[in-house]
Amino acid sequence: MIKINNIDFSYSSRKILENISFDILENNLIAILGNNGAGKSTLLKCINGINTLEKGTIYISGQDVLAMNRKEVAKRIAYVAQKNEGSRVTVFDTVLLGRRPYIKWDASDEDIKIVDKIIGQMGLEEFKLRYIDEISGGELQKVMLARALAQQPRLLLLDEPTSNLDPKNQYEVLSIVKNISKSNNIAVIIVIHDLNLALRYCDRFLFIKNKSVYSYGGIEVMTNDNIEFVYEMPVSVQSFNGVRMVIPMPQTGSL
Ligand SMILES: Nc1ncnc2c1ncn2[C@@H]1O[C@H](COP(=O)(O)OP(=O)(O)OP(=O)(O)O)[C@@H](O)[C@H]1O
Repeated sequence: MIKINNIDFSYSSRKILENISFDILENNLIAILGNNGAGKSTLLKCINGINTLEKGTIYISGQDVLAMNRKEVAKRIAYVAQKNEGSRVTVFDTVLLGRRPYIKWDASDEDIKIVDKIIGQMGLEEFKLRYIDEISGGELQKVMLARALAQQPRLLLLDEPTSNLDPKNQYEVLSIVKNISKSNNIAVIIVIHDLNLALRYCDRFLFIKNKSVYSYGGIEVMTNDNIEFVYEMPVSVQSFNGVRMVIPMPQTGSL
């Protein structure tokens, strides 16, 4: 179990998050939902220690993350940022960087095996020896996800992981993440704007509004009322062949 308790965070004196608490089961995917500027990315940065909390605690399997050093945190939490930049490093070496928390002197055969397996799972073999400043935005997004998976974390934090991907890759990448999460007991927190992708792949949904958790739960919280309140836009939540979908209903004249 991962327990986030009473997180408060401010940039300078501007409060961004207030009393954020939620629990996550080891093999669950959680969607973080909220409008632009709600504090979703800030929350991920608080959980992985980039942002220093004003108050609050984070426990993974009963262990206090805030009391750990960076290496210990990196064995438990991996993070893929919203924006990634390419550099003069190959795809293989970038993914291998995910093994850094485990490597003492040099990468072991086991590290290489893990990296090769993830590169295969993500369909990146043909790019393996390319420099990451010479691949597309979507390919780079997959490489960064592969690096995070190579870290073999207990908790994976993904900030809009599908924003640069075409529709087929969006489904493929989230399927891979879900399979790896279920088979390796990895909790995943995903900041995502596509409510239908969230509905398809996530187990639970956390809405942030006015700095706090507005609602958190399973599919039962994905209601017209909650979505309309949080995003300030009319929607229609409907079921097609048993699959729940959110259809935006912008008011006539507003487009
Ligand atoms: N480094 C920073 N310094 C000061 N303010 C910041 C910083 N980063 C973000 N903010 C502000 O904090 C608030 C929350 O930003 P955050 O990036 O967490 O929102 P978000 O919910 O992820 O938004 P989006 O959906 O647009 O990505 C915003 O008002 C933003 O302008």
